[in-house]
Amino acid sequence: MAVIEMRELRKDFVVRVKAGRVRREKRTVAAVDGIDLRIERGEMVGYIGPNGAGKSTTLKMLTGVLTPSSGDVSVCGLRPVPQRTRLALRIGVVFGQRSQLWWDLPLRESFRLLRHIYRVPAVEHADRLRRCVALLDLDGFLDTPVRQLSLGQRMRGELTAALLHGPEVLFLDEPTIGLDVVSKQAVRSFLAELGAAGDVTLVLTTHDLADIERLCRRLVVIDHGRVVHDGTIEALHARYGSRRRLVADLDAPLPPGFTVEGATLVSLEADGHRASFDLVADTAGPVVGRLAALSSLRDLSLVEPDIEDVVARLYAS
Ligand SMILES: Nc1ncnc2c1ncn2[C@@H]1O[C@H](COP(=O)(O)OP(=O)(O)OP(=O)(O)O)[C@@H](O)[C@H]1O
Repeated sequence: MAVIEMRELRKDFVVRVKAGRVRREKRTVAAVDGIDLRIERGEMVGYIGPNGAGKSTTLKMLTGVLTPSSGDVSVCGLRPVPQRTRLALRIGVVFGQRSQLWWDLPLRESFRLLRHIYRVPAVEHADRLRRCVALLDLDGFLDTPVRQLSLGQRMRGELTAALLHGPEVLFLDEPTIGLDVVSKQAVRSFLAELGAAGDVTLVLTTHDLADIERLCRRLVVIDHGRVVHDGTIEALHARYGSRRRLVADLDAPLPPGFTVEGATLVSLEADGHRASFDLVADTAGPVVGRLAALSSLRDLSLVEPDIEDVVARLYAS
């Protein structure tokens, strides 16, 4: 059985909107508009979409915070809202904007309290904590009150807090938002390691697509509450015809009207000395060969297609 299953899942919100100078009328917003998804044990899934697409609303229904308007949802074989307490023992949640740590207590004390709340055996707890401390480099601030931690330090603390009871599924809402480069790297490496071990299922929402590229084999894109793509990043590139780009710096300018099989010239700069091609073929070999025969090559670079561009096109379509 899938660890996470959504069938025709919907969430409508009734909002009041201005309709004239004083009059307000009710309108229904379909925040999640019929989502069908199955996520298997050990998958790492990026759940992305533009602002207001319905990502947080989905996560809230998966974690038992919001009741669906209709449809079915199950996580670890449980129904999130009616079985919320049992579910809490099986999942970990990190929502960037909300903390599960005690503001005035040192990080270490928050972890100790969580052990009691979740009734984790002392040895298990100590083992997991030791691993998190090592991988997330927590040593320097375990005794610092949470209110004094930097955002990056706190996020590393939040991740630890979410994992100490050994959850099967980890839900992360914008885990790297606002973090500096070093903390981002630490969080990503940690999650990658967690994913590689294969026993935790991870669902991640983010606006930082580097998170997804680094961590997720599967990418689910939603827009207006519906799934618009479900597959690998490669499948997304293939669907949108993304091309690798070859940039060549040449000793002599490229002759006018130059064409080559397997590539399309897209720009010519530096008085014809720098040529950029979109690679249509799988390999750059023949194109490079032609260029080398034409003029001596000073430099060459291959630029992989940018996922930001592809996703922007997907959102716009
Ligand atoms: N409590 C609420 N009451 C009314 N409307 C809501 C509520 N929560 C969300 N919405 C609306 O539902 C839609 C989906 O919102 P949601 O927060 O799930 O999007 P999101 O994809 O997480 O966006 P973001 O990337 O901006 O966080 C939006 O139109 C939002 O305004």
